[in-house]
Amino acid sequence: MAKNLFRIFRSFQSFVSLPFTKNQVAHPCASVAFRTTFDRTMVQALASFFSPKSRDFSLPNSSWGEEMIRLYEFYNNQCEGENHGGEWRRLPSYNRSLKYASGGVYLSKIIQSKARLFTRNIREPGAAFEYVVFVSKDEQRCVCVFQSGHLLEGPPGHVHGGAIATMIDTVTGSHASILSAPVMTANLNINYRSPIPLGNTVLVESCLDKREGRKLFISCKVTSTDGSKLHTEATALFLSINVSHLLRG
Ligand SMILES: CCCCCCCC(=O)SCCNC(=O)CCNC(=O)[C@H](O)C(C)(C)COP(=O)(O)OP(=O)(O)OC[C@H]1O[C@@H](n2cnc3c(N)ncnc32)[C@H](O)[C@@H]1OP(=O)(O)O
Repeated sequence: MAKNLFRIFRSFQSFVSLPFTKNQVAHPCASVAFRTTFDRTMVQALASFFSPKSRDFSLPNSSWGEEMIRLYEFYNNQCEGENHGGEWRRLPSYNRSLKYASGGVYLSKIIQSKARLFTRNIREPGAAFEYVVFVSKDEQRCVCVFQSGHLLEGPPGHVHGGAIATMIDTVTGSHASILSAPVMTANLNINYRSPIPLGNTVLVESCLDKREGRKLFISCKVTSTDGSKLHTEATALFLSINVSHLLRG
């Protein structure tokens, strides 16, 4: 049992921004040593609420357009299989980051809140953020195929800048979490170069620029799927944190 729990905790590869109160626990971590009794207790408690049922939102659904499906298949075909090593690995995505962290286990009961991962909280497929993230084998790059839904409108017919920022934070944050979870965004700089038509599928690509101790510098660009149009450029700084940072309230 202890071995299994440790394996689960080691597999924590995701982190997300969620409001935090005394009754809420967000943000798992990857190779976090169990520094405190509280950390150990949390892992044991979380593990006790396993459920086999969970939905991975990064799999195709009926709302995905042709371009979204084409690119999903393009990268998915280059993912690791049982018989071959691939260049990419698809990241599963659940409606709480802890689900992803624990490999899809539903943990909301213990968290005792209705909090949901911001990008996965709309029930209607295709209405908001439809996306799938792939990470390269050497973990230096991530690519996200993102289809924007009608609820993300900012300027008429185009995607809201905050929604674009959310996707950039999500992709770079997922990337940073793979490299060094748990992390938090310390800084995010965004340059909007050309508007994204609502409903379009675009690519959000991140690249690790450098690591300096606890700091991860990641750059990101959003382009049209053929790469001909640059929509957005960003740089982000993530800091790895001790999980206790999230438990202070
Ligand atoms: C699955 C989907 C994934 C989605 C991921 C989403 C991620 C998020 O959105 S996280 C939510 C938004 N972010 C936050 O709320 C973070 C709030 N800020 C904090 O909690 C803290 O300021 C935190 C953790 C970033 C840094 O605090 P702390 O760990 O105490 O670091 P601190 O000691 O102040 O600084 C460490 C180093 O980082 C540097 N640093 C800290 N903040 C910044 C900053 N904003 N800009 C530049 N440098 C910074 C410091 O200068 C210091 O540098 P050095 O070591 O060279 O002197």
